[in-house]
Amino acid sequence: MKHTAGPGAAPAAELKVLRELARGNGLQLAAVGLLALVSTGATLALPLVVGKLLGAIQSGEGLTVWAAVMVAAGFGSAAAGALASFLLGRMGQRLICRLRVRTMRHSLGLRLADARREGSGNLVARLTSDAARIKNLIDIGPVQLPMAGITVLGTLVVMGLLDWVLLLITVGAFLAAVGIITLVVKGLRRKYAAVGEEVGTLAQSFVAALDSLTVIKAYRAEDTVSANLAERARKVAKLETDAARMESLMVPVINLGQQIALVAVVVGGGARMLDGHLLLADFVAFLLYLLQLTAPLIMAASGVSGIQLGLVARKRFEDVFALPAEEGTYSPDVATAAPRSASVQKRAVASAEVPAVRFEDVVFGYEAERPVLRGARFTVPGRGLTAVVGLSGSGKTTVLSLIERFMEPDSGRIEVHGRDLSDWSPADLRSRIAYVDQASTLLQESVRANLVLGRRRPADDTTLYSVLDRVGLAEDIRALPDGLDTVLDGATGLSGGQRQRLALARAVLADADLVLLDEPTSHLDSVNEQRLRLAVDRLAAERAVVVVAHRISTIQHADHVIVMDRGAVTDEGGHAALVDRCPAYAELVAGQSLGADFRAPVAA
Ligand SMILES: Nc1ncnc2c1ncn2[C@@H]1O[C@H](COP(=O)(O)OP(=O)(O)OP(=O)(O)O)[C@@H](O)[C@H]1O
Repeated sequence: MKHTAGPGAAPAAELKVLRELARGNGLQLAAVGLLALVSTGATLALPLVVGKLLGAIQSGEGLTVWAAVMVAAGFGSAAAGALASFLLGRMGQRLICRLRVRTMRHSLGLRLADARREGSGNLVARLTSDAARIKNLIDIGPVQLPMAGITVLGTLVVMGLLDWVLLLITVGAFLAAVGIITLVVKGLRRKYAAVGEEVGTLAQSFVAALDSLTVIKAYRAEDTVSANLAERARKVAKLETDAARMESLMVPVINLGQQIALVAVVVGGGARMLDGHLLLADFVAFLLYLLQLTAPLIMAASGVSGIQLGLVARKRFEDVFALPAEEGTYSPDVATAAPRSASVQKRAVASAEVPAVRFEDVVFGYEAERPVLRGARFTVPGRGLTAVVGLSGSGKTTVLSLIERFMEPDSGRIEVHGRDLSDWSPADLRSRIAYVDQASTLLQESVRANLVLGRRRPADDTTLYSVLDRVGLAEDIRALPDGLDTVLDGATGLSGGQRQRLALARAVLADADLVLLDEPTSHLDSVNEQRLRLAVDRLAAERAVVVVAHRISTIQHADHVIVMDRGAVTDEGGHAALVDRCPAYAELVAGQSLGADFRAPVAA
């Protein structure tokens, strides 16, 4: 597959629900099976006991024993069934919890392109509607359905023992019903698969709308967006209605089968009693069994359709698990995951002599046939500040993403610290890089958690505030209700400039060999910009810093400049030299300099 970082050690995609259920619960599952058997046996015995009771009444024998057996069978069946159902429900909840944890963990380890293609809402739907359907599978699959099957079979056997002719009449009457139900179940599977996909798409669209809520409100687009979402919801409803129409056939078809069987059995049974082939007590027992047959038949039919729903959900989980996780980002068990050695031990500092990054004729496109980088070639020195400049859409952010190995180039070669990119595992590579993305993304966690993200060694408050001070944010954070422990959620936010400074502070604290900054000063006033420039200078003195820059002040300040134009690198070198020899650069800089002397480098 294209644009991938090598496949990681993802566990098997296949989801064996029963095996998962039994994992660590073998004894409990056996107990559930036993209880269900007891419950089914007692249910099966009940009509026979009633028959015996009738016989005892007819012959004038004592009723006490059979009445006691009847009560014991009735209560025993109910109690055993309830206990089995509770134990199974508890195991099911534990399995769903494991499945949710695995899905979240696997989703976070996915390659960026796969995660985006799948969509956050669609992934979230796995934890909600799909998980509920798996629960269905657990409730029905291991016990309810087999027990319903055993009850039906057992009932038929006892009915056969009572009178095989009446049994043939009963089976004949039900055959047509079973045929219709088989067709319905097949159709339902297809409908449920379509419903699963559409619910995922609906969730995805809703999450995307909520992410864009500010813009939706600013442009008073609530109604338009709601109408689009409503359209999707109606599509889901239509598919669900189609499925419900098919499902609604099941119970009436079985009831009809039972009615036909009842009439046929009453007529046939009456004739056989007159012939002397059948006793009244056996006839009554047979009729009770016939009436009792409907419930397990309905349970089996609706169980099979519930299983179809669960199997569709299982396939949707398997589809996620089949997407390979990035190498080194996936530990199957969170609790036993070892810390990554690259992050824990102090590494050898990258050499100043070796280029931090080298691109050789790199070609890359997000989609086939639409290259975004067209043979990009440049070098980032091992130390100092390198600015990447170019018009909007020329591929600057894409270059940073390729260095981070979020995607793989289609052709060409990328080296980081002298090693081919494909020789780095994504986890090791990223432990050497600090990245501030264009949106200065922060997690909905505390300021502290945002600062120490990915850092394995602890950092005390003094260290954190000194880093915040370097980016001019210490006072702002002290002023927050809980200081470093203030959670940046919907209730407490930061301004655009504060977010940028916090994201930069995180990069400073990471103590990485290579720092990638995507327009870090776009939201800053001149005082904070100057402050940030000093912080970046301190970083660049000991490592390579690559900054995607639009501001002339940042560009003039850089030790090395890479000029990009429509996916290619036009030139690279020092600012002054480029102004003299690269017309595209001179034009770019002149356009931004607003009358300043753009030839002169800016003093620190
Ligand atoms: N996730 C994506 N999927 C498809 N195309 C993309 C994606 N991200 C960027 N592109 C395309 O790649 C090209 C380069 O985008 P990139 O973000 O690298 O440009 P840039 O130079 O950083 O632009 P800007 O200065 O506006 O941030 C653009 O034409 C853009 O449409």
